[in-house]
Amino acid sequence: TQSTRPQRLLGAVQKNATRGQPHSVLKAIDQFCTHTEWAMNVGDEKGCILDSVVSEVNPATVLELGTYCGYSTVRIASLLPPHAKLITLEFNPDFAAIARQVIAWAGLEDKVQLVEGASGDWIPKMKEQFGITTFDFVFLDHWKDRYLPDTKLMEECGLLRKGTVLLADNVICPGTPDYLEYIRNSPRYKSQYFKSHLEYTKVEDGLEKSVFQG
Ligand SMILES: Cc1ncnc2c1ncn2[C@@H]1O[C@H](/C=C/CNC(=O)c2cc(-c3ccc(F)cc3)cc(O)c2O)C[C@H]1O
Ligand SMILES: [Mg+2]
Repeated sequence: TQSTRPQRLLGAVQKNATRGQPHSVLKAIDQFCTHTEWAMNVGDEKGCILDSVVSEVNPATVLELGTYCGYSTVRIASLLPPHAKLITLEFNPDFAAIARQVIAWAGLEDKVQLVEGASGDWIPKMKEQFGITTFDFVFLDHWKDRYLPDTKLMEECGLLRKGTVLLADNVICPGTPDYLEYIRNSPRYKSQYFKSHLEYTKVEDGLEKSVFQG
């Protein structure tokens, strides 16, 4: 039977990366996606911007929307302080199964809680299920038409506090026009666009960093 792209990506990690070394996992995925098969990971160019924002925030609580194969999960978790928690939501069970193995190969399973399910269902349950009061940092990288509704849902559920940083992937390609329009015009956010390129290509893309004003 045919393997899937995430299965082939996991194979490249298991073949080329060293267990317990997150950096080698990221390198193996980026090489696979550059030389063998494109995949929708945030990639190394936008990944460096992600790294700098995560390091600046130094978050104790992180929410990631859209795990996929776990590339950005590994990237973020590898920068977190010892007792920080990263909750990542993924509703495709096949992707979740691959991501768990990628995260484990990197040795970061203690920092990461991968929750299988839809963001719209789980965001309202964050407080009761995981004892979260607010998130310090949110990485949006799931279906692009879910960025806006989920941001509004996080506001309504009181999961954002003064200073919470939202970082959104793909605001140019594939694009998230309704999210950008809202976040850039809302007095409740201070936004900044980081110009970059679509992973593994020369196509323009970028990240939008938005700080919740409370
Ligand atoms: C609502 C919800 N809840 C939980 N998980 C959710 C969810 N919506 C999607 N997910 C999960 O996140 C992942 C989805 C991510 C969506 N990302 C994309 O569609 C995406 C697409 C491209 C892209 C750009 C140019 C091209 F020509 C082709 C593709 C690039 C990217 O960086 C992307 O993130 C996997 C999915 O199961
Ligand atoms: Mg993306």
